[in-house]
Amino acid sequence: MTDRNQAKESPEKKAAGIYAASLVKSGDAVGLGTGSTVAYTIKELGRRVREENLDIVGVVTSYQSEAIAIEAGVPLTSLAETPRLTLAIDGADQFDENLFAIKGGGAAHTREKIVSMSADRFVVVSDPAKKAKTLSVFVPIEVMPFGKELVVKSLKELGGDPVLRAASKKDGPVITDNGNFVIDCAFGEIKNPAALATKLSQIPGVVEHGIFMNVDEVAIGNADGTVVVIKK
Ligand SMILES: O=C(CO)[C@H](O)[C@H](O)COP(=O)(O)O
Repeated sequence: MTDRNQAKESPEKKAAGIYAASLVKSGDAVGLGTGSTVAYTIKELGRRVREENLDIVGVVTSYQSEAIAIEAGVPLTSLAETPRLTLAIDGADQFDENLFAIKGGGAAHTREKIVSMSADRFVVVSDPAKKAKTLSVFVPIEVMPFGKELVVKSLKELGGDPVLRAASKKDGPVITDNGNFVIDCAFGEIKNPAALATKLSQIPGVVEHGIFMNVDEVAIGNADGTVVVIKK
């Protein structure tokens, strides 16, 4: 079957994704994030499993990553079976100099946060465009449909500009893998991501927001195949 959902090839994302796969060793339990960058990691891990007898298990964060991992031949497990992961690898929508990150462009940030917080080490894979002095992209917020109105009101009171994310190939809102809505909320420049994260978590109906404060390192791929690693 032709995959019409295939993302455009990106040499920067590929360099970062393949580099991150080289960090994985036999015996590791690896959290596998979601998105076009970490897709390169998952495929490379599959190659290493097949060609280098790499002995690993992965925990996926979305149906999309599950499909890629199965196709690539990466053995999968669950957090129920393997609650502690050696390493988690994932993409991001933006990150700053303190390695605070915003994630959830693929609406998978709730599972991504659970999986990355279950790991001893969290590596973000990125292209250079995601690096920012101050976080400023919209913050994806997964919301229980029942609580949408209260969440929208509360986000406006925090100075945000919330928009319910619409699906691109379906009428109506995006429904996450957990059966919820996503609200994308612009806050302009986020001077204090930790304070905003606390306020967002306190709103009833918010399942999880996309501000991540647990990134240990970011691998930034370049078009020439080189990778720059920034560590906390
Ligand atoms: O947070 C995410 C999914 O929820 C992705 O990791 C993020 O959107 C980056 O995606 P990509 O690697 O395709 O640029």
